[in-house]
Amino acid sequence: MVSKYVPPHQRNGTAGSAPEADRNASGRSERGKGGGGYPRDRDGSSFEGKGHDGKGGKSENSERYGEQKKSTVFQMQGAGGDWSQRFGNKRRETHTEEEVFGPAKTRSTSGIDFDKYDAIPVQVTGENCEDVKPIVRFSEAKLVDSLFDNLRRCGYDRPTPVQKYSIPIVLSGRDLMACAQTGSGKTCAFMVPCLESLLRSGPPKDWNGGSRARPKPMPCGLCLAPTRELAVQIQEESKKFAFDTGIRCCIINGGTDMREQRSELEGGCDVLVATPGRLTDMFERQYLSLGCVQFFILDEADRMLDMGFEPQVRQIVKQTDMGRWSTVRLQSMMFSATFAREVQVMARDFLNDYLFIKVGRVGSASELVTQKVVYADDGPQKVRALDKVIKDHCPKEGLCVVFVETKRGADALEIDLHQRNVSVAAIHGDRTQTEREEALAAFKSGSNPILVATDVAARGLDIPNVSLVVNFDMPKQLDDYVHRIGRTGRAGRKGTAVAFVNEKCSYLHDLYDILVEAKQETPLWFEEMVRSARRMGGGKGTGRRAERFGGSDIRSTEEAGKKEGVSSSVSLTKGPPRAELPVGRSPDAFGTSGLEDAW
Ligand SMILES: Nc1ncnc2c1ncn2[C@@H]1O[C@H](COP(=O)(O)OP(=O)(O)OP(=O)(O)O)[C@@H](O)[C@H]1O
Repeated sequence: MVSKYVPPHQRNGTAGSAPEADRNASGRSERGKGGGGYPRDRDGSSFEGKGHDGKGGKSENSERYGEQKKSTVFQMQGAGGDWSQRFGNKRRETHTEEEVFGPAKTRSTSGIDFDKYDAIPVQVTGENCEDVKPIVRFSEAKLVDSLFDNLRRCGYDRPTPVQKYSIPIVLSGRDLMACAQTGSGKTCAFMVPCLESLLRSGPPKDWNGGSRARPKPMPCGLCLAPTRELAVQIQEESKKFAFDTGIRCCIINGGTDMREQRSELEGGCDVLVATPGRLTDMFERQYLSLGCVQFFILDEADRMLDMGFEPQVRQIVKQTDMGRWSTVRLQSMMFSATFAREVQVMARDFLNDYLFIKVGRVGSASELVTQKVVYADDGPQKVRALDKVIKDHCPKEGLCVVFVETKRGADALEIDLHQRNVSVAAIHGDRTQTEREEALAAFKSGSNPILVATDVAARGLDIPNVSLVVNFDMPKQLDDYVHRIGRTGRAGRKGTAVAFVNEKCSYLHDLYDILVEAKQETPLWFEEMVRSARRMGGGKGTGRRAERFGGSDIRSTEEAGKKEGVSSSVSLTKGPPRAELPVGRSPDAFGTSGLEDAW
């Protein structure tokens, strides 16, 4: 249903912040009530015993579950066979092709300039990286027919650069950290090889170890996403790739009824997409087991680790039964468009002997996005400026996302625009999940073509018709700027991003670098503002941009530093030359400690 505008003060505003909402929406009181679904007791106890101790180390479950069950489960894994035959009866696809993929005419790839994509430089680093043989066509990956057909149904004729590398890397069994520009097809890059491996190996046999009790949901693939909306999107994409394969993709995310999600899982869950809070919650209630997980994916991994989810991710990795019963090694993957150095350091705890791929200039903006800067003082005139920018840069059928810094700011701007008769919806962390979903639906359908959003919508959301992104308030960090503007110019399409800047922006110099790198025009007033910020000691290039963005595999840098056996690295495509130094810039701003290229 498309949302109807209701001013914030008339809303009941019951939702809390995201993690709170995650908990409240389902209510802990549900615990132990029974009411259908998987019986907690199979043999007098729950499937995993009395549950996970939450303290780290070996959990009580694993001790109790012990060798007896373990041996049964070990026999299950990788037994080959047909996923759709798992429960005796053939599991039929419950949705039609059109329901899953949308009308055929909307699936065309026209507009994607693959030749331009092919020129994007890619670098692979890590042990034996020279063994990586990228695919040029999907057919080279020898995907099972059903998966291959689904790519065709999606309208994917050729793999994007990140897909060319990640598909063979994951299929070869390696862990992976992948940095690729926004909108470059990372979802397919991690989900397709994961599904392919599962399809090749077949479902775990004898799912419930011969017991007559219904088994606890035990996904073989787990993907974590930082926001509920992104999780929904990943699950929707995954369902397309897994269409008619017998593999079932489910979602558990905050703000949604936990009972419904639980019964959904109990209908069979082979690949699970989850937000970290809801997953830990449901795991602690023993609604599912992660013991069979063979693939662990962190999408927008830097966001997840950087923005406070680290303890939850650690808990999921170290303190659950993840992968414990799998006969194959747990394979882990991390994907993002930006990877700060400190996040890479943290990430190493979750990866094993991983390959690192970077596509294009990591952490830089796609050249498909035309970036503009507009000078704007904070104050009422900013809304007038926004009005003008929308009129000038948003085509008739196009959609526009306006990013603001605070939830209150989002509410205020929504009211302001509404009073100017602009059809607008807003999305932020204090809105209920229903309101968030309605706002997105109204935006996607075009009935509210302007979406005012906080950073809750900055990452991962893939809405094809977004032709304009306005940074009404500049984000605090430059990587958020990159992700925000990546909501347009996706999958080869063009878009415009307008930034409202003034002297208060703390990274003017780095912003300037981004514009120059992406071959964008920089107005004279902006160059002067950058220079004067530099003179005043503010807004200057930190020289750490590459570090913040993880412009390179930190292992290579460390090894090079030690000057002993630098980890191997291959540049597989040649990149364009570096940007010229602009007049008035000191060389060190672009020096070795500054921007790093991806090649
Ligand atoms: N090989 C392909 N051919 C055509 N379209 C593709 C291909 N791969 C992905 N796409 C499309 O490109 C769009 C962007 O993909 P996706 O959302 O996975 O990008 P992303 O890299 O994860 O972006 P972000 O960094 O913003 O999360 C989607 O609409 C997807 O359907």
